[in-house]
Amino acid sequence: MRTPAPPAPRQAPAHAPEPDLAAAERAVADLLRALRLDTEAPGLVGTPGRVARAYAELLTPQEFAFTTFPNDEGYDELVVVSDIPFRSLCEHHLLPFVGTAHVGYLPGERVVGLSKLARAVEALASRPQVQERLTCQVADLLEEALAPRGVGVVLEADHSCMSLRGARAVGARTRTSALRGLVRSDARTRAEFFDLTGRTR
Ligand SMILES: Nc1nc2c(ncn2[C@@H]2O[C@H](COP(=O)(O)OP(=O)(O)OP(=O)(O)O)[C@@H](O)[C@H]2O)c(=O)[nH]1
Ligand SMILES: [Zn+2]
Repeated sequence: MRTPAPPAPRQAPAHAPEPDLAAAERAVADLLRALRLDTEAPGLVGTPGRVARAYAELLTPQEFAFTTFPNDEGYDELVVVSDIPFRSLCEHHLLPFVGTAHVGYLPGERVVGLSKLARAVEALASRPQVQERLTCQVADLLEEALAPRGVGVVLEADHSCMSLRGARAVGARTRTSALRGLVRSDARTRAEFFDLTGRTR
């Protein structure tokens, strides 16, 4: 059964307020001093400003239109974009986790511009995250904006908070998935999704 078409196009995700770079720079300088680093040393003079701008860039999602089109061809097989590179910051340590996303859906009344799947991952990754939530949020966005018959999202990432410090589990890879609709409930569609992502599950 076909689901009703949602309004389109749609802005995603919600716009965040501008970062206060001057305040962030002062705070980074305080942090460096608290860690007993010499903020007057020649190499560190510009560092608080750079760190502030770098975190602002990593934590500011780019707005975009999640442009959808009527599925005039009645295309009813999976659409999968795999190996979308992404970077995010783990909300516990604000250290990067970096990996690839595989995003697919089974169209209903509408299809989406392919680049929007990559933009959705990028935008939702540009906030403090845990991998599980990021995976679910990408699936939620597709469900909400497209009303598809199924959605599949797989993320694979290396968490630097686990590899560069702490457990120092270098090379450990975390895989998460969010499956919805027929991609979850229909064995053939589910197997085909994992086949198209190059993963077995
Ligand atoms: N589930 C989940 N955990 C994450 C993610 N990113 C980081 N973490 C974990 O968050 C946890 C925070 O644990 P805490 O014990 O509060 O922090 P910690 O003392 O720095 O822990 P260690 O990393 O074990 O040294 C760690 O186990 C991290 O590996 C994520 O995306 N998902
Ligand atoms: Zn972490």
